[in-house]
Amino acid sequence: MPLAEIQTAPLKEKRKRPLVAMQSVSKVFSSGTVALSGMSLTVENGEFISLLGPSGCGKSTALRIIAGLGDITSGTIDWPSSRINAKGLPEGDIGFVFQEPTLMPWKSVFGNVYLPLKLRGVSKAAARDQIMSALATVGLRDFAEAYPRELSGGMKMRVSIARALVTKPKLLLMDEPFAALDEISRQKLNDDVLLLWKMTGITVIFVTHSVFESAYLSSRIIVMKARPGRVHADLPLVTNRERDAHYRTSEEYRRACETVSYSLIGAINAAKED
Ligand SMILES: Nc1ncnc2c1ncn2[C@@H]1O[C@H](COP(=O)(O)OP(=O)(O)OP(=O)(O)O)[C@@H](O)[C@H]1O
Repeated sequence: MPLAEIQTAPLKEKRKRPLVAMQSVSKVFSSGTVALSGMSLTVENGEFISLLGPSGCGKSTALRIIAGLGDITSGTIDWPSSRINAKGLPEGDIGFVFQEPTLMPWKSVFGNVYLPLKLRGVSKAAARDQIMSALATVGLRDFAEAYPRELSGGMKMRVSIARALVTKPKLLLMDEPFAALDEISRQKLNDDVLLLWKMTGITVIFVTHSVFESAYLSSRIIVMKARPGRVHADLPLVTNRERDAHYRTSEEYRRACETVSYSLIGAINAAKED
């Protein structure tokens, strides 16, 4: 059954103006590599979107472009529901979580999470409540004074997420954040990110290679095709069921994984035929 047929919640009714709209975006690197061509994607406020696709299809490039970390060669990116700052980005900030936690080893957890506020000139004293609140959101309130070397891989990634959240962004971009973690830590962090999404109403765009991860987390999955990168399929996945351990073993989840998996195979085959 297509994912569209198992939609149940009227999520779209809540949404008015999109958060971000990419129209026919292309990105050609100076090396000549065409990373994206004619990529269009509209993201509504409050969505949890996964970008899924084979290696090299332009997922990270698309994410970095949305974050304002790279120019586009052609096309447009608009933020219809936001005021735009001098950098052409929406006010209210964007949080970015990379595949590696990228923590400063010489700084405590508190010091690492403080960094984005420090860069904005906020004093440590004034930032304290915001930092502790971000740490509480990822379950690390009691580890503020610890150093990265004392933390597990999953905990380091939580610090990285807290650092991305400390400025209270309306958009959280995550680039394969859990790919390097063991399966148990990954599942736990999946649940934590889902809880965070529900609690805060933040919009999330999540890059992953994993069909299973995308089908578990997302309200919509964008399957991308390579050479050049663009949208191959747009799969809404809305369910009234709690995404939890029971969901992972449910028939609904199995069907979702199957549909996404077929779509991914289609994207890979389509790229071969181009
Ligand atoms: N800075 C760069 N300069 C030149 N080419 C680049 C650069 N960054 C990425 N590319 C190329 O652009 C294409 C898309 O890369 P990108 O990293 O966005 O893909 P991806 O889908 O995120 O891949 P992966 O899943 O392996 O991380 C690839 O061919 C890559 O080699």
